[in-house]
Amino acid sequence: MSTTRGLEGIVATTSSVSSIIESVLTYQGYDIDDLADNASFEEVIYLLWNGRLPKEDELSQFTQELANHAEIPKEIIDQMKAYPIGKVHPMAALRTAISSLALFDEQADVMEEDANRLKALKIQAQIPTIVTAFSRIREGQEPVAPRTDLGFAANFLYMLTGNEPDEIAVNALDKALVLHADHELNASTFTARVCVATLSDVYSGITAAIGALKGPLHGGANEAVMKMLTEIGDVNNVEPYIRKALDNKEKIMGFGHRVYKDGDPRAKHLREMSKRLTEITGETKWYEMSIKIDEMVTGEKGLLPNVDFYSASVYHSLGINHDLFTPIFAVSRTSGWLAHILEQYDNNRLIRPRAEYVGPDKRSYIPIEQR
Ligand SMILES: CC(=O)SCCNC(=O)CCNC(=O)[C@H](O)C(C)(C)COP(=O)(O)OP(=O)(O)OC[C@H]1O[C@@H](n2cnc3c(N)ncnc32)[C@H](O)[C@@H]1OP(=O)(O)O
Ligand SMILES: O=C([O-])CC(=O)C(=O)O
Repeated sequence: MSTTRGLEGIVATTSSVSSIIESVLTYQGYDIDDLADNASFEEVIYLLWNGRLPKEDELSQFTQELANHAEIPKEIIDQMKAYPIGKVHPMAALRTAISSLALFDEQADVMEEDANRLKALKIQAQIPTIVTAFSRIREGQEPVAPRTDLGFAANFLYMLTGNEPDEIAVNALDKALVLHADHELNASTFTARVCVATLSDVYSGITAAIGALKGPLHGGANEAVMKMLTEIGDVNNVEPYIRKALDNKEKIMGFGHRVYKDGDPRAKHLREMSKRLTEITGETKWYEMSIKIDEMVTGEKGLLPNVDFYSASVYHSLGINHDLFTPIFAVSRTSGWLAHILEQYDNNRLIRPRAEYVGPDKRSYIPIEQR
């Protein structure tokens, strides 16, 4: 038996949801550059779940259905109020709340396609409500109920702040959601597929995926990037900070990628957004620091920024708390996880690889008094 550490380069399934071929990312055949410039997040969800772009009436119906399903059971809000506020990371809260949602869905274990599609719609609709409700609860505020007359990104920002957001913020968040929606067989999507390939339910798949996304080598990197930017604090501190980190062989968060070696096609969109948004807020230092870090890490290590690097200064510029960055990633990636879960059910086989044994040779049990 031979092993490949971290399954690098192993093709573990077929999928028509998204592809990365020669560093070009497509969702169902549409280039991410094209979608980032033209599509709304609702359109992208529809595309990922149906394999084609919606017509006008289909999109408005789908957008309305999402808005109509956005309320979460009161019991989930009450549960979140009982979480140990101050000690709980919002990703942990989200993981628990999504798992709890299953308890209030009588169809949770019904494995028919229509029931699974309805669960997908409900989970996608409710995940922003959970993230924003928890954010408010921990700040001692009441959650803001979703509105049925706002689009997905606008509703998120409205529920977060209680105020109707401006168009610039809505468009920026919408674009970030489009850019994060799916990414072939990344760690959290693989986790979701492994989970549901046992014929476990959709909620279990999403709960497992949230757990995988939380780690700093994956979705958790966007918060870690902001921590680094905050520690650096000023563009003049970039050089000594990064030099020390590189000399100590520390990982610079937001750089490197398992698949892209010539750069992540999503990063340029986020870099541009970071530039524009920091100009609007007047806090250009976040962009300037990011650019300087990028130049140093790329120049010295040949490592390029991934999706998490510039998204940090984008979300910060939108006034979002730093520990909500990864939950926002989850809000978007749920669309991709759900597409992969539905695809897995459609042509399922248990996912069960092998391990090469490297433990002790065969030995005999020694009674406890003789050890
Ligand atoms: C949405 C996403 O998940 S995008 C990725 C988000 N994660 C991050 O930004 C965290 C920082 N980056 C990393 O840890 C890695 O680049 C990963 C996990 C993304 C990809 O990892 P892998 O393909 O497994 O590369 P691996 O971790 O084996 O690194 C290979 C070499 O490059 C180095 N390296 C990789 N990334 C970085 C980095 N960000 N900073 C410094 N060195 C790095 C490693 O130290 C290693 O060096 P070595 O061979 O001298 O030991
Ligand atoms: O594909 C990966 O390994 C990580 C990534 O960029 C993503 O999930 O968006």
